[in-house]
Amino acid sequence: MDASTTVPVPVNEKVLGYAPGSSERASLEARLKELAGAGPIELTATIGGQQRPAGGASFDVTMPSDRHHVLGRSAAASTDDARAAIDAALAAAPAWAATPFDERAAIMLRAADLLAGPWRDTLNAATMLGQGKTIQQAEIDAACELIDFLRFNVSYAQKIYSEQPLSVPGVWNRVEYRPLEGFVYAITPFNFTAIAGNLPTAPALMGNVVVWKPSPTQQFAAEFTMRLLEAAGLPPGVINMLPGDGIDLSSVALADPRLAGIHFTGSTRTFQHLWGTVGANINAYHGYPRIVGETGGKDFLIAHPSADPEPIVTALVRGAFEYSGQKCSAASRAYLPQSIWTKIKDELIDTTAALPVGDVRDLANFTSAVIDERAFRKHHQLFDRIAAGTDATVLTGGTADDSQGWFVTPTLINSDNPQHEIFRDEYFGPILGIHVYPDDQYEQTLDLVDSSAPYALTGAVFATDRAAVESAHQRLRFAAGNFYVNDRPTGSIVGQQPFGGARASGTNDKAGSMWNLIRWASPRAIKETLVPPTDHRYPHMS
Ligand SMILES: NC(=O)c1ccc[n+]([C@@H]2O[C@H](COP(=O)([O-])OP(=O)(O)OC[C@H]3O[C@@H](n4cnc5c(N)ncnc54)[C@H](O)[C@@H]3O)[C@@H](O)[C@H]2O)c1
Ligand SMILES: N[C@@H](CCC=O)C(=O)O
Repeated sequence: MDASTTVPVPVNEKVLGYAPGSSERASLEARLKELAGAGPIELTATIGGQQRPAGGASFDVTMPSDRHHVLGRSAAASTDDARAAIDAALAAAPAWAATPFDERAAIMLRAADLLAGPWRDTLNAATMLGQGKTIQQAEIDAACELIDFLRFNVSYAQKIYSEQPLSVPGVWNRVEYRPLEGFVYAITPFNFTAIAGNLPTAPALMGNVVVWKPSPTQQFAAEFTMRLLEAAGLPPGVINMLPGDGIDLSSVALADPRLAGIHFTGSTRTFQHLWGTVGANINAYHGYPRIVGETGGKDFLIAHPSADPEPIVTALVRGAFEYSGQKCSAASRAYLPQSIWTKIKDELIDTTAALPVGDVRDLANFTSAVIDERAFRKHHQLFDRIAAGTDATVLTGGTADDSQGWFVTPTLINSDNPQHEIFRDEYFGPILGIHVYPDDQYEQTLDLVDSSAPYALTGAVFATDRAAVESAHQRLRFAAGNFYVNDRPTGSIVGQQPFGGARASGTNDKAGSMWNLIRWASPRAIKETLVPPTDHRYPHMS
C-alpha cells in the first residue's frame, strides 16, 4: 500500500527577474558562456542508468538564433536501443513499484530543490541556447514550471492515494493505486523543458517505469534534465532516455505487448498517428494502453466594445510574440470590434514592429528565432501565400531571414474573411491574425470564434461589461480548456490554472494535476472481511 504520510505543501517557485546588476543575471551569463563555449558535447542515450551513444543516424543540436553554432552531437535511437530501453525499464519495474511512495516522492522533491538551486542556471542556459528562449521564457519554463510540476505532483499523488472507499462494520475496504503493468512511453515536444521533464516524471512518481523520447531540438536541455534526475537519486532503468526522431523507437515500442501507456505532448498530427498505430495494434497488447496527449492550438482573444483598449495591446503582444509564438497557448487569432481597433491599431503595429528580436545571449531581446529550418520554411511559405492572395494584408512583419539564425519577424495579418487560413491553422510561430468586426456583432463573432478552428486549447475575452463576459463563458464553453478573462491566453501556472484542451487539442487530462496523475494508476479494490460467514442460507430461506 502507498504511504499516507504528509508531504510538503507546495508553493509556486518565484520567478527571478535577471535585471541588470542582479546576482542571478551574473551567474546565468557565466553559465551561458560556459555551455555555449563547451564545443559540441556528446548527447547520449540513457538506458538502465548507462549513458551510451545511440545506434541510429547522427544529428546536431544547434542554436536557433545562431544556426551554425553546434551545441551537441547525438544520434537517433535504433530498434536495438529501443529493445534495450524497454528491457531495462521492465527490469527496474518490480523494485520501483515496490518502492514506498515517500521514497519516490523524496527523489522528485530533491530534483525540484536541486533545480531551484545549483541546477537552475544550467537548465535555463541550456534551454536558452538549444531552444532559442529569452531568459524570461526559460525561467518560467525550465526553472519555475518544472520545479512546480515536481513539487505539486507529489502533493496531488498523495491526495489520490488518500482517496479511500467506505468501510462498514466487519469489512475493511481499501483501494491500492498500483502502477500500470508494463512501461509508459513518454514523447515530448521541443518547446517546453518543463513538459519534457514532467511527461516522464509524472508516471514515474506513480510507480511506473518509462521510456522517454525528447524532441531532437530539445535534446540539449533534455540531457541535463536526465542528469539532474540521476543526481536526485532516480534509480537506473526507471526513466530511460532515447534521442532522435522516434521512428525506429516507435516501430518497437508501439508494437510491444507491454506498452502500458503513452504520455505525449506535441502536434495533433503526430498524436493522431500514434493513436492510430495503437488502435491498429490493439490485439497485441496485454492491456489497453492509456493514451494521454496534449496537442495543438489556435488560441484566440476576443474583445467586446466595453473593453479597456490599453491592456489588449499588451495581451496581444505578449500572448502572440513571447517565445516567437511557439507556445501551444499562443494568441494566434484576435477578434476586435471596430471601435477598439480604431483606438489600438497604430500602437499595436508600432509596438510589434519595434520588438527587439535577436540572439538569446543578448538579454535585452524580447524574442528570438524560430526553432529550426522546417519552422522557418513553413513561415516563408505562408508569407508567399499571403502575398499571392487578395483577402489578407500584412500590417507589419511578414519577412524572414536565415543568414544568421531562423529569424521570422513578429507579424500582424489582417483579414475580413473569418474563414481565412490565418484563423484556422496552427503555424506555431510569431503570426497573429486579426479580424475586425462591427461593434453590434459581438454575439455572432463569439460563434465564429467557436467554429472557425478545430482546436480548443486556450482563449481569452476582454470586456468590462459583465453580461459580455457571461455570454463568452456560455458560447465559448467548449472552445477552450483554459479560458482567460481580461488576460492573455498564455502563461498558465501549475497549481493555479491546470492546463490542457479538448477537440483537436488533446485529451484534456490537465498536466500538473490529479487528473493527469490518475491516468498513471491502476486502482485495485480490496475487500477484507474480518470474520467470514459460516452459514450459506439467507433469511428468506427459513
Ligand atoms: N497542448 C499542450 O499542452 C502543448 C504543449 C506544448 C506543445 N504543444 C504542441 O506541440 C507542437 C509543437 O511541438 P513539436 O514541434 O515538438 O511537435 P511534434 O508533433 O513535431 O513532435 C512532438 C514529439 O513527437 C516526436 N515524434 C514525431 N513522430 C514520432 C513518431 N512516429 N514516434 C515517436 N515520436 C515521434 C517528435 O520527435 C517530438 O519528440 C505544437 O502543435 C504545439 O501546439 C502542445
Ligand atoms: N502552459 C503553457 C503552454 C505550454 C504549451 O506550449 C502556457 O500556458 O503558456
